[in-house]
Amino acid sequence: MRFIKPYVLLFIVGIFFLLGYVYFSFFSERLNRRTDVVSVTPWLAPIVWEGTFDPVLIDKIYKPMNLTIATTVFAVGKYVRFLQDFLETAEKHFMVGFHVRYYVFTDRPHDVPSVNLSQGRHLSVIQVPGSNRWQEISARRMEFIQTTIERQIRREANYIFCLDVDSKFHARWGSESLGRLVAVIHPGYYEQSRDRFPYERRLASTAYIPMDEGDYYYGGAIIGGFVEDVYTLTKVCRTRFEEDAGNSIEAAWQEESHLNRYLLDNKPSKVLSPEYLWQDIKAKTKQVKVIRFSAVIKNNAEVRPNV
Ligand SMILES: CC(=O)N[C@H]1[C@@H](OP(=O)(O)OP(=O)(O)OC[C@H]2O[C@@H](n3ccc(=O)[nH]c3=O)[C@H](O)[C@@H]2O)O[C@H](CO)[C@H](O)[C@@H]1O
Ligand SMILES: [Mn+2]
Repeated sequence: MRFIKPYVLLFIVGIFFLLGYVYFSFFSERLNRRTDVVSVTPWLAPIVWEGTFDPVLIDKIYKPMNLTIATTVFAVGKYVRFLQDFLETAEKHFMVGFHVRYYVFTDRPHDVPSVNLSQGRHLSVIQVPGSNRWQEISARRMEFIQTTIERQIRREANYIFCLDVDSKFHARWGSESLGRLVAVIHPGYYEQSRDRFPYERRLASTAYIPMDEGDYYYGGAIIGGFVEDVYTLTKVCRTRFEEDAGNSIEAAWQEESHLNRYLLDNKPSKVLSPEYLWQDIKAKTKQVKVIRFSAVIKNNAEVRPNV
């Protein structure tokens, strides 16, 4: 028998390399590996980025559970103008295929737009007082969410998401975001070191965080999780906000500061990447492959009751 000619051998080896390459690139796609971002916290909670989960597989796990997701959104004063886009885009992208119950909190019930909701999705309007301070409107969300969970949400839903209204959905936000206690990394701080985080730094506030503590800077625009876990969170944050008010102190970023303090002591079981809370004003970065939910550009002086 003759030896194989070197060029034939080279050809065969080449073919093997090529097959190996195709095989690995296929499987790394299947495994949804991301090496450019950290996708787990130091306490082993997932950080949800595009490419770290299989949406079809996750839906197969959650859909048979017949879950209802409560979604609270506050539209007080001129912020009612954001409701239409918020709701219309939520119908396209938010928890599609799940039962969703929107709870719209407003002082202008007559200005709530009527938006066509898909089957299995409901909307109820809850009247709340207006205020001449946006800080109060934003912070009192904790109180109204707490009391509404007590009054009805705990009987009507399994999970809850509490969202800012001045925003739109742009891509899938689905069951991959479900967890016991869910928070989002604020898009302005995911690349910053913690000494830059705008936590409350005054000892006199119950939201105080020392310079050498803190995991992430979480955005106040999204709080999520099991209804009972979010209930405890809102109750604690509300109580501390009111305790501070009694001492004539308001945390740097109102309820967002209290949220950050709470989450330092009660670690979220799932963390959403800034894909879930972007800002239209910010250019997309390399790590953010999909923008799912983003704050619209608004003229604060025009929409808020005070500056
Ligand atoms: C992206 C993000 O993390 N945003 C947070 C940030 O500023 P933002 O600039 O996002 O605050 P904002 O003006 O959107 O107010 C927060 C929310 O309160 C409601 N609202 C506010 C004013 C008003 O007149 N009417 C009304 O309905 C509305 O649902 C709004 O989305 O800091 C706030 C606290 O200081 C909140 O923690 C926000 O969630
Ligand atoms: Mn906002």
